[in-house]
Amino acid sequence: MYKSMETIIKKAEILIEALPYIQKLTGKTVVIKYGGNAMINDELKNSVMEDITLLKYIGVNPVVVHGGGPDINKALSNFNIKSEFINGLRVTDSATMEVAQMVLVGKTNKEIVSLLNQKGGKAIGLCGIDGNLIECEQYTTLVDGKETDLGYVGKITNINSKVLDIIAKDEYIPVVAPIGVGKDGRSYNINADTVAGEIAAYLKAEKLMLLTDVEGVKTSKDSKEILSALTIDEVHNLIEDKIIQGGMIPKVLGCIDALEKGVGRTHIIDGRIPHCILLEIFTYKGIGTMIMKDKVLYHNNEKL
Ligand SMILES: Nc1ncnc2c1ncn2[C@@H]1O[C@H](COP(=O)(O)OP(=O)(O)O)[C@@H](O)[C@H]1O
Ligand SMILES: CC(=O)N[C@@H](CCC(=O)OP(=O)(O)O)C(=O)O
Repeated sequence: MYKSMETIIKKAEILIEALPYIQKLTGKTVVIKYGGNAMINDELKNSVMEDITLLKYIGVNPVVVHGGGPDINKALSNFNIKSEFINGLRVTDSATMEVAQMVLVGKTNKEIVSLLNQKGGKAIGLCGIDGNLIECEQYTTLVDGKETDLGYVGKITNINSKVLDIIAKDEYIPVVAPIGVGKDGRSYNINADTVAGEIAAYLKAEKLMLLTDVEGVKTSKDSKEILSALTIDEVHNLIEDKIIQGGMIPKVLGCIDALEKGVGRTHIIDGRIPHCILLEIFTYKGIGTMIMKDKVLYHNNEKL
């Protein structure tokens, strides 16, 4: 009897702590990027899908953007195609593009849609070609001081977000694969963090959450110390000092892009923690790294 009272009180405490956050997010859009490295096993995948479905039930509008890098690597190796990355972005020739689209749109997207539907959600899978959702041109970057393209890697020029907005505000959960479409109708491969940041910006989302396979941004790639709050300037310094590297670069840049275009809060969280989405949103301290425009609110313990 005493034990069950204790459990009830604990649950009530959790609910009371969560209430202001539930109120703040009702009717608002939250963009959740589910990274390939966080899709570790069925149990964790199920817990992510449960969190997303629960958000929908309580009146939040989740929009899911997924990755699938490890699945693409596996498929490429089956075709004897080597994977090569520059600054966290996959060098994408036409054969690689074909495999990436096949995996992201045909496999990963449909798996997530089906899992959400099993949890009671009504998910709709899309990629950037559908309704010209993600328009792009060829991406170029400086390599050894020379402007270089990475093949069919796209730079987003526009998001036709109307379709997402309509779906997300209705009873459905949009699930987006990170493939863009060029003016010539060709497909382009785009990093999923970048897509999530831009979609959050175009939808004027309240929150952007990037789920990955580390606890957050750390003081070095191999350290255990997480930086729980970072400003835009601090992130730029960490990139310059090579503390933020590889796959973490498009994540933090996606967050900065979203913040600069009006998204309220951005978070990089550990997708290996069961119910990481609910833990971040509905607890006072949250988890992972929050990137924000300035630190004032955080120091006032004002997570909202
Ligand atoms: N400062 C840093 N803090 C944490 N992780 C970092 C840092 N710098 C680089 N990384 C790397 O970034 C990786 C996350 O990016 P990535 O592998 O592309 O994940 P995802 O598949 O979830 O998009 C981490 O596993 C880690 O190896
Ligand atoms: C250009 C580029 O790098 N595209 C990524 C798209 C998938 C992705 O971003 O997946 P994760 O989030 O799991 O890393 C790729 O080909 O791997």
